[in-house]
Amino acid sequence: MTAPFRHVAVIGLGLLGGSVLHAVRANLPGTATSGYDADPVVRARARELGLADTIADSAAQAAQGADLVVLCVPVGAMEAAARELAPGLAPDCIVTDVGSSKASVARALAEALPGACVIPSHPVAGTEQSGPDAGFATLFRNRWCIVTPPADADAAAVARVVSLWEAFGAMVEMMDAEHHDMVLAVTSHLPHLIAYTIVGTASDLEKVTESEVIKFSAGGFRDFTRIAASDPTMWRDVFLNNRDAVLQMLQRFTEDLTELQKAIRKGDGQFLFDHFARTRAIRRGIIEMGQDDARPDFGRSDHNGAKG
Ligand SMILES: NC(=O)C1=CN([C@@H]2O[C@H](COP(=O)(O)OP(=O)(O)OC[C@H]3O[C@@H](n4cnc5c(N)ncnc54)[C@H](O)[C@@H]3O)[C@@H](O)[C@H]2O)C=CC1
Ligand SMILES: O=C(O)C(=O)Cc1ccc(O)cc1
Repeated sequence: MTAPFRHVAVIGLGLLGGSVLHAVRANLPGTATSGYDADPVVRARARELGLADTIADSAAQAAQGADLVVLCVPVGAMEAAARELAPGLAPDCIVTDVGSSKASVARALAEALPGACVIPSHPVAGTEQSGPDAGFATLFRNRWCIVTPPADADAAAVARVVSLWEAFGAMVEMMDAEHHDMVLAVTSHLPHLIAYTIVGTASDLEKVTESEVIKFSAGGFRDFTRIAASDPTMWRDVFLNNRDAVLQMLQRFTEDLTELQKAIRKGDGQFLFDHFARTRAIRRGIIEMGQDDARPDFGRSDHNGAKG
């Protein structure tokens, strides 16, 4: 396979930016890389780790000579990062991003980079870790990557972005940004919000029950604490940027929770049983589709143990 790009520049050198750079090295030998992060401590660490061929001291410098720029910053920082790199952007360079929400990012990038070829992406792959040490080459393997091209996108540019993610081992699906935001609100954003809530609630209760919450924390609670350890800046930005879809899904969730609450109060065992049987079937369906990332070998045979 011929490499889809000659030179990939990555802005934001945390979990996602580091993983993109590792994946380029592992899967696209001969492709040049450059990187930039707004945090000088992260830049210094990226140099120590040798994350890219060059770690630049400005976004514009990192973008110079690149035919692909991948923005890997929190969604609330996409616009500022794009404005900073703009002076270094070659006219034929394609810009993509990895942001967890898409409609507001697409608008921000179109505004910051008028006339540029912007093809947004969202690799649905990550961990609760962050920072330049957290990335690994196999993060995207056997994972979905959702590409959300604007309606008038250049087909050849879309195909090149798709082949980048496929070279990293991802499975690509295309949809519009609004649909993406609705789907991810329920499959990813709401679960994170619930984890943040339950861990906060349990911690408040701990003040009453002393150390019992930790002592008796069974599997379920432990799983929530992993998710609730995710990066606060990143998730603050996701909720502020996908506000409408999250609020819509949260409304629906609250209604369904109230139904379960009512069934418990009324002693309606049949309602509870039927509901739990339905959700068990959903989980089993996920496993049959081969998307069970609880399996220890799932798509990450050689990573550095970032995900617990
Ligand atoms: N963490 C995860 O599991 C996943 C995250 N994403 C998305 O990937 C993006 C990055 O997330 P992570 O890599 O996890 O975060 P991270 O916190 O590990 O890395 C983000 C980096 O961006 C840098 N940064 C912030 N503003 C900047 C700016 N204006 N210019 C240059 N650098 C800047 C920060 O200093 C930081 O080093 C976010 O948009 C997030 O929604 C997507 C899929 C999974
Ligand atoms: O660690 C987990 O369980 C995740 O859910 C990772 C993740 C976080 C954000 C995304 O946009 C995609 C994947």
